[in-house]
Amino acid sequence: MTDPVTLDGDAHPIGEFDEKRAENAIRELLIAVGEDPDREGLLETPARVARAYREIFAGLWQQPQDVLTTTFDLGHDEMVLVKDIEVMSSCEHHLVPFVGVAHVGYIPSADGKITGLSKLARLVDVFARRPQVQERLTTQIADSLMEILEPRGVIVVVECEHMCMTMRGVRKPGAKTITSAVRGQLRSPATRAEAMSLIMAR
Ligand SMILES: Nc1nc2c(ncn2[C@@H]2O[C@H](COP(=O)(O)OP(=O)(O)OP(=O)(O)O)[C@@H](O)[C@H]2O)c(=O)[nH]1
Ligand SMILES: [Zn+2]
Repeated sequence: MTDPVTLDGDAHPIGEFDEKRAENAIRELLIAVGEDPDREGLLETPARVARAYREIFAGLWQQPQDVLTTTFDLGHDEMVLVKDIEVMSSCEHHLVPFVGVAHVGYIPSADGKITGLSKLARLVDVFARRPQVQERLTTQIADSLMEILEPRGVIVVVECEHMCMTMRGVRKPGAKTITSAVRGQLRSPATRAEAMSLIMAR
């Protein structure tokens, strides 16, 4: 199985998305929970859910370099930070959503290699649309930015609510998990503090 963290080629961890197989599995799941998959309201559900999973896990078929393409030289060598990027991901333990926001910042390379702002949000989606844990989502965003843009530093902060802690199990709605990954010059206390104050400012 290819580690989805690596940037060296194949992002497909197991194989192609198999819509028919997903459909059969959903039908089986409906039977397992005591439902009748042949009742009218559920007839189209397995196919619908399979299509939904194709979309929700589309990041498995994408590579970060597919979206972080536009690099241009603006001669800007100070921090660039995009805040409050919506995150919709799926907990790999329970396959239910975790949702919230990501804040992604970087200090461009000395030669001013930067990317379009929307590309940072696209990068978040590539990794969010996979079965995930929040820690890995955070480090994958940071490490792929470091590798592709070769910036002098990166900071990624992710704040999410996990439905596996809300709708089942411990049932603690409102609890937020905050993870961060800091690389390069953003590790220095002053720069990191500046980034964190921008992130925390509402
Ligand atoms: N570190 C981390 N843990 C997560 C994430 N998403 C879910 N979890 C946790 O994964 C753990 C799985 O624990 P298990 O004991 O194997 O499963 P469980 O019996 O369903 O656990 P409960 O949720 O406590 O009922 C739970 O504590 C979840 O809260 C994540 O993104 N990061
Ligand atoms: Zn979970």
